[in-house]
Amino acid sequence: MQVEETYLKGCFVITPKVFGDDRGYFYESFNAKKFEELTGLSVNFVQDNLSKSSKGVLRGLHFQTGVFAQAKLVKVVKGKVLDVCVDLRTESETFGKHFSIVLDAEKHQQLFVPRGFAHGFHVLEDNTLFSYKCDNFYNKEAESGIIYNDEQLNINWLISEDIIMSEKDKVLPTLETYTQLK
Ligand SMILES: Cc1cn([C@H]2C[C@H](O)[C@@H](COP(=O)(O)OP(=O)(O)O[C@H]3O[C@@H](C)C(=O)[C@@H](O)[C@H]3O)O2)c(=O)[nH]c1=O
Repeated sequence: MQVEETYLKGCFVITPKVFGDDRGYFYESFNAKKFEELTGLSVNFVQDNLSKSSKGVLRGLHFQTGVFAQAKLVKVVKGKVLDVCVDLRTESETFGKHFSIVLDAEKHQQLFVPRGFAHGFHVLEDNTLFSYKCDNFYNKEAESGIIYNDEQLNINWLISEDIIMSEKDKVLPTLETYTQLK
């Protein structure tokens, strides 16, 4: 398992060691001890989520507020996405900056998104299965988000055709509006 910190402090790309043989492959998709050793973080994951999406689906940018904030360890089990996280930690030097990475079921890479970030992904292949661990439970009242195409964030989502979004995600505020309303 290899862990690399991105330019956003506390946000890591994790590449597992994959053992291939004539049956297929095996890898540890999460190991608390190694995760702690390599990131220096002690995270208590309490909820696992799995979503299936068609090509062109865009989910995000989401986060939960206050004490309901969630760190997420995300990966693709089948298919491919462009995964994006945005630093919303007001005290951070990289506030408003984002990191993006293509995650797929071939390389098996994972992204650790710390608390205080917004997260989203654009699905690049049909029938993509996206799996993630969270260190805090889902709380409907604490759900919040930023609109994916906020000009200030300037994210290249690798969009080449029509995207499919939830009605909820289409009306999310910009970062500026969100910050003013807070
Ligand atoms: C996220 C979530 C949703 N739900 C329910 C609420 C709703 O009826 C249904 C679908 O929810 P959503 O439309 O919010 O699902 P989705 O748009 O996939 O939301 C997810 O997006 C990605 C980008 C994230 O980072 C996640 O944390 C989460 O916010 O599932 C739960 O029961 N538990 C959960 O943890």
